Amino acid sequence: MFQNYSSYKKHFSKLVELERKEEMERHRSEIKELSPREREDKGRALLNMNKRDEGRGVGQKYKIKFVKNRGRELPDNEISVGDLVMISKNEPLNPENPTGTVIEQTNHSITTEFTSKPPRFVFSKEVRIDLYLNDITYQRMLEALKKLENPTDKQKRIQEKLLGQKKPERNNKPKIEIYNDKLNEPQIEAVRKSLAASDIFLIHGPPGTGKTTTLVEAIEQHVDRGDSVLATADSNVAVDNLVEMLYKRGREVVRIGHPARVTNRLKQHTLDNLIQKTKEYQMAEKTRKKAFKLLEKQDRHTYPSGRWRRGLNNKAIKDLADKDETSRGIPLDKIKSMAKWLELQSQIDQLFNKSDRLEEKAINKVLDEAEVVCTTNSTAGSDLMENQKFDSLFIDEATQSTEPSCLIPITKTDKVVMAGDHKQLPPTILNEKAKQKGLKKTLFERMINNVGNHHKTLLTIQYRMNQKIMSYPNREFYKNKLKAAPQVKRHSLKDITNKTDSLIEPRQPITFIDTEGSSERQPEGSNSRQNKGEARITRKTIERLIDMDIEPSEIGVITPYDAQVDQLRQELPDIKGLEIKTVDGFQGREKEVIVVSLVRSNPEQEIGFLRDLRRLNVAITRAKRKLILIGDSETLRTDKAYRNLINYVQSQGHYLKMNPETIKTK
Ligand SMILES: Nc1ncnc2c1ncn2[C@@H]1O[C@H](COP(=O)(O)OP(=O)(O)OP(=O)(O)O)[C@@H](O)[C@H]1O
Repeated sequence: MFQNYSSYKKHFSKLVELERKEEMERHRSEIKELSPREREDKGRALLNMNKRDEGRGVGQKYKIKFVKNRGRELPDNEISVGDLVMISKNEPLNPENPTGTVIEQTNHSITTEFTSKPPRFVFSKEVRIDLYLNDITYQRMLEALKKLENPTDKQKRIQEKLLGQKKPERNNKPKIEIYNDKLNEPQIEAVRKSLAASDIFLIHGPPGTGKTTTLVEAIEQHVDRGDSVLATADSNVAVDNLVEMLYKRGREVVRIGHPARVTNRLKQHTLDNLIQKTKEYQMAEKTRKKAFKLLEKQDRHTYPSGRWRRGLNNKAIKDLADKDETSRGIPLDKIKSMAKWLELQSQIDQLFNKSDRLEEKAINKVLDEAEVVCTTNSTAGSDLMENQKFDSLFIDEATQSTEPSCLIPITKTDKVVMAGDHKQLPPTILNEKAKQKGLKKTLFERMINNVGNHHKTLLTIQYRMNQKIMSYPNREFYKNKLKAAPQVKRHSLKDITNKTDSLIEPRQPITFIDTEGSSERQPEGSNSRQNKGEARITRKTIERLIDMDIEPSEIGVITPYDAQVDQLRQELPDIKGLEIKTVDGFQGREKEVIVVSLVRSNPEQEIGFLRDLRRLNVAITRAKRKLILIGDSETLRTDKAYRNLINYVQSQGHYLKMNPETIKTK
């Protein structure tokens, strides 16, 4: 593993830097490829921005506030505080363009800080601001790596476990009363073991086994034994899901994060919303208003610029005004006016300081009263959370977060419970080298083989798939340990439609349509693949499903390749509610029917990144009642896992051949 923390830190810092550079590069190439308007529509550029204000910020850095013409609202965008942006005029790819960090953002303005004075054009009209890098998360990962270098006693304990220097520790399993009476045996076992664990616990939850349900029970039990609890995930969607489940269980939850990134329904739980109800915050607002009034008043007095103060310091100005005297030829009324300006300034400073303190109090009050604080891993590293510490941390979808991302919340605690499934897709890593050197291997995956049985539980009962859909992934990925819950074991399309169809065979949970005479192609300038014949067969299949009265919103079309997503969307343009996505886009979701277009079909029998079987696992475990696979068995059979899959459908399911040239679609 790692010799010491210093080598651990060096290893991961390097990988984070590689990934950071790659993201920057990708932004550059997107700027090259998209028109300015297209990039603005994607939320990664702001066009026609004008300087509104300028000044100096912390450390005398240059600060510029930009707004749209006539103060129009900024369009929706992905740019946020902490990100690196590039400012340009007509030449967005000029290497000389200055970059700055966003330090403030409102609906109407964006304020950026530059370490050196930016070129003149930045101060002119109609400049363009491009997101250059979502930098803040990388910075927080690097900070977390640094923090653990000088750990507190508590952090030291978890650090040793991360390095594999010491085995995880535990107490006896407590006797507890489980709140959610639906929980099954392995879920209850996971909750009890998680309570006994002192530092690390892993909940391994294959598809549909109730990872989040179990994690929520574990959170509730930790809260009720008096722990302060932080719950995180990498994505906002996953955090929102936790917030919703905890709220439904009657828990006091605070969701920290930019309200724009939180689902509308859950905005009431955001910190921004909750602090507004506190007395302290209302007083802070009043105090701020007073300060703004004084700022207006101050405008009517003379600012003590060099021209008027003529070398006098603030105290000298005030002393002269008190004595009704002047000096250095400054008119007396100017002396008095400057003194007034200075007096107001000190009152204004005091008021702003007071409102800041009050706001901080309001925040601490809300956080202290919360039973569970929920944020993304990245936001756990925000300034707001700087001084917050928690007895235990729960990370959902932990196999979707890189190790440095998990470290951000880990620095705030000495116990972490993670839920995930390393047999499904890992986080997306952009940089090939970072991927190969280990950024793709999650902390969960690294730990699961190194901790003993007391520190992990496999959830074995799944509530999604008909057992025939479950059977293949069960054998291939989960050592046959999964069982289908009785309520789903035999469910099929037959239960939701009275119609029959020879292509769909509603009684059969799994179908393989073997394509004949369709082949893949690689679109020009792309690494992706598409297969027109499979798209036609998919269309035919969907038409038949709809004829059987299956709601399009209950059908998902999945394919591993982006280019095939485009092809399928062209083929099936106007079916409302039908979702067509890549495998990666469907992780964590489910539908009654899933149609998978496997795409690869070539004389070389090359299957490319289909070989990552975690992708296959995710694709085939999204279906509840019916899984329809479309592929070229000749190409796919070269790989053992696909060969087993096809053999399985041939012997246990519904297998047929189809030539896309000969089929008719509507
Ligand atoms: N013990 C149980 N009894 C009945 N239903 C359950 C049980 N546990 C979980 N479920 C149901 O199973 C479904 C999946 O649960 P949950 O979202 O917690 O799973 P997950 O493992 O996080 O899902 P995914 O595999 O999609 O990530 C939900 O509809 C949930 O209500």
